[in-house]
Amino acid sequence: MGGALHTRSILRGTLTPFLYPRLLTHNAPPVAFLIRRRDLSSTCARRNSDYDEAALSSTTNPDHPHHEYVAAPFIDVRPISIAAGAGGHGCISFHREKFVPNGPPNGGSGGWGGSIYIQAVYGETSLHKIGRQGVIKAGDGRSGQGSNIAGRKGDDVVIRVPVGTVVREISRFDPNDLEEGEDEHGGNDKWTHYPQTVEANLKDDRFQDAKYPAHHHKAATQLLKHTHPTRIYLDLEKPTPQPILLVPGAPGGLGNPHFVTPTLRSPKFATKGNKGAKMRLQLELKVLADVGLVGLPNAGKSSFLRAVSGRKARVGEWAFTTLTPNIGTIVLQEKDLNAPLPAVGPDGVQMHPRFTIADIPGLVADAHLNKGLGLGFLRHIERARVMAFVIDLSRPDPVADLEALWKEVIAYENGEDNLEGEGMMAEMGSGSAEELEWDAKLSEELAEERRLELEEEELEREIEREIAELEAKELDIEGIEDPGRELMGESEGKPEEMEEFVQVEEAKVVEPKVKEEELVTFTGVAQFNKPEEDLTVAGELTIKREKMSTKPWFVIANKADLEGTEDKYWALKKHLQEKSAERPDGKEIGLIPISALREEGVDRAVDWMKGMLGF
Ligand SMILES: Nc1nc2c(ncn2[C@@H]2O[C@H](COP(=O)(O)OP(=O)(O)OP(=O)(O)O)[C@@H](O)[C@H]2O)c(=O)[nH]1
Ligand SMILES: [Mg+2]
Repeated sequence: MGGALHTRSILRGTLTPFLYPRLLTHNAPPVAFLIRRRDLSSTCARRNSDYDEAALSSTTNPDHPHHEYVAAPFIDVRPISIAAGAGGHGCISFHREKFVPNGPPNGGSGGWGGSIYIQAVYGETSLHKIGRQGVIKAGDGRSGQGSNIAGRKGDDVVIRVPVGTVVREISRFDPNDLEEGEDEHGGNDKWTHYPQTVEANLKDDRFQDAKYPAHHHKAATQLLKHTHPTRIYLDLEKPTPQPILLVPGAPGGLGNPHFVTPTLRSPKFATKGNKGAKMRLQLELKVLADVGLVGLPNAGKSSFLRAVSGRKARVGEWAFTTLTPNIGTIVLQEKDLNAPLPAVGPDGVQMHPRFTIADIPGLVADAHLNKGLGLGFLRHIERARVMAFVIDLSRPDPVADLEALWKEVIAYENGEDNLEGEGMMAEMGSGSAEELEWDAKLSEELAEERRLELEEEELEREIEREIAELEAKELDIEGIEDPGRELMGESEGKPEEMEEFVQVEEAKVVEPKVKEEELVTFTGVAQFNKPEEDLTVAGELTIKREKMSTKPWFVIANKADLEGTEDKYWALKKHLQEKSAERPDGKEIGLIPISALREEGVDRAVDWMKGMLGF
């Protein structure tokens, strides 16, 4: 016989002070779970459990709070910046062979920059890995080469996030969407010239008449607008079989053969590759659970989850044992269901209906004033279909505890979850200290990246200058139609403008606490290296909010095994009956006494959940 079952049957023998017998007496007020007429010994989840007595005892030792479970840091809100790869430049080169002085142009086109995708997968459990990468940038395309060799495409990036992640776009900056006039010549900064020909080219009508291939260079911008015409809002509730495109890589420049005309057989110019679009996103991991456990620290939420699911949630005698949410899964068996099990799934596996329970860190009174761990974790309950309040009957006043918890839930619902009154935006990260710090880091990183780029460009230019000088000494460049040397990439020109991320400066909730949604407006500045070119950007963001106070809820009264808890149970019962009477439908609020420690009554709590979820 399995250890768990054995322990269980022994525990069943030692009845708790009031848990079973008194509930059946005549003068007791009607008790919620009796209405359900369940076989008290039925169990729907424990049989799957790989309950381990040794693990429990080792983790209840306060001297070793972190003995068994060293969890990965759980990060559930994460602002990130993503940047698509830049396109490589078109190459200016000419075919060269002995005795063929005027070879045709053969400069290859630059490769496309890499794109950034997102994919929700099972297996990932937190967003912390994404944060480690800081700014996520796809690879740049390589410049084209002579002999019509196209530049290599930049590497794509797929950001893998856990199922349950919500992706919100905060801002986007597409450098290729800001410019005008590119349908014509497009401005000289879009072109790259053969060494020492820039002056000649600028005077040459054939260069000035050359049409900038806007359809090609705008392709990524159009794709982005087509894919995400409005601000991205992805609710990745299910795994995504295919990665979803966030920003496409920028097009590469076209090589000089593209600009051959009847009057210009040897164009000494090509187009530059485009810069990649950038985007600022907010990733938020909402744990998807059907039932959320809400309780004060030490109420026994984790113990309950342990008792009903195989999940080895950490249990401790100290407050805030649970620092990150735990999710337990209850797999329902045929005998737990009124209906037969659904047919065998497409993969030939029998799908058992199941539901999940989220155990979150404890809430304390005034959590909305930043006490305890704050209210942030309630976002995991926000999506739960049912709220189960876990109340510790051994505390002096369980009724007051329940009311304190409700007060916090309402405070969260009203967006009062921080002292500064920043409400929702603080949660989104904008404007918070962490965000500002992050912004500073981002600017630093971008500046450093840019510095390295400039250094590299300067080096390239130096090499080109040296080569050109050498050539000029030997040959009269002016007179030679085909210098016969393959050069790639840009060779002339001033350092390019440095564009920076759009910084959100101000964001405020316009329609606070409206039923389902909140409208947030924001303004920010897209900074360039010339302050006069800074752009002010503004936009709107709709945030969906679910009302928590309208969710179905019930109460689990824990630690009923302890002496002196019975009176408090009845006081709670009475309180809930009064509350039920105030309801429009008068429906009774469930109250289930349990002992999570002894695993008594826990199956009825699960049964109650099942009923509320409609199984
Ligand atoms: N006597 C008794 N003790 C219990 C019972 N359930 C839990 N405990 C004890 O209460 C303490 C807290 O239990 P946890 O399950 O860690 O409580 P929690 O609500 O998850 O606490 P936080 O994670 O800190 O919010 C532990 O020492 C448990 O052994 C119970 O039914 N009876
Ligand atoms: Mg806990």
